[in-house]
Amino acid sequence: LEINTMSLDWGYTDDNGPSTWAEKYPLAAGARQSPVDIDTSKATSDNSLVDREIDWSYPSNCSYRIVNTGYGWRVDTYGDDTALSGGPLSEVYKLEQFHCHWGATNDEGSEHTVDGKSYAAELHLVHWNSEKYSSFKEAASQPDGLAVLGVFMEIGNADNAELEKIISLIPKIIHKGQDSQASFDLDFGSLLPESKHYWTYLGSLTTPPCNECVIWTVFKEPITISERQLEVFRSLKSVGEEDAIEPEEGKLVKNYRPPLPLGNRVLRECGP
Ligand SMILES: CCCCCCc1ccc(S(N)(=O)=O)cc1
Ligand SMILES: [Zn+2]
Repeated sequence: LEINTMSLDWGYTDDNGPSTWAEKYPLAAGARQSPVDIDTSKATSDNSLVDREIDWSYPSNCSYRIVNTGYGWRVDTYGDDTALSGGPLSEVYKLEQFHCHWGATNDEGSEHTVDGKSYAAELHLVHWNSEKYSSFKEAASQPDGLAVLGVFMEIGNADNAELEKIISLIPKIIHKGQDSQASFDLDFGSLLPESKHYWTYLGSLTTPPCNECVIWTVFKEPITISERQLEVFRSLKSVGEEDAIEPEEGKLVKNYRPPLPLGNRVLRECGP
């Protein structure tokens, strides 16, 4: 007897959201979870990060694949000539993918918060330690396996031109499982804020399986996105094309995990 329950294994609704994840994904109840509220009064600016700025090099023209994961959009990069180093990192990390988290309204949506303040969305650039490990999957099971850059997004009047290249593909991946191949010249530099000032701490994946394998670096300065662009994110569906549901049902209006306790972890900052 096959029960075709359309409901996702985990998600962001009341019956499968963050407060239920630990039932099926025990790591979600760990002491090194992400996101966290960044209490700026707790941030220490010791000399360990002084003039160790974060360095990245991303290709300007590359082929990408954008996919609807059922939890949002994700751009898979073929991270051959990408590199992230410096800051809190002891090795060189390669870019694996990037994606975004958002909320149903503009006063929520980011995963990390700053002194309790949420931003409208948060971009995550996910890298893995290719110096020490032989695959992303292997790295995702190691305490220093992944390095994720978090970029806050706030609502601005103008469209974000770089994001527009991604947003223009979203109508092709409205349903879970759909993907679109595109080779566009993405200037990652403009997906990142001008200031390289950041906070850093040891944390986890913010979605199941919630592995505690991430060295987090969250930039202090947000980038901007327009309301229209954010609405396009919210038009994504968490169900497949074959799941016959009402047109307005299954929309991914929010996909962020609220903050978890920092506990006795150290929060470091670089730059004012
Ligand atoms: C063993 C396979 C692990 C797949 C992990 C996929 C994943 C990557 C990044 C993030 S996030 N939101 O912390 O950047 C969440 C999940
Ligand atoms: Zn994420």
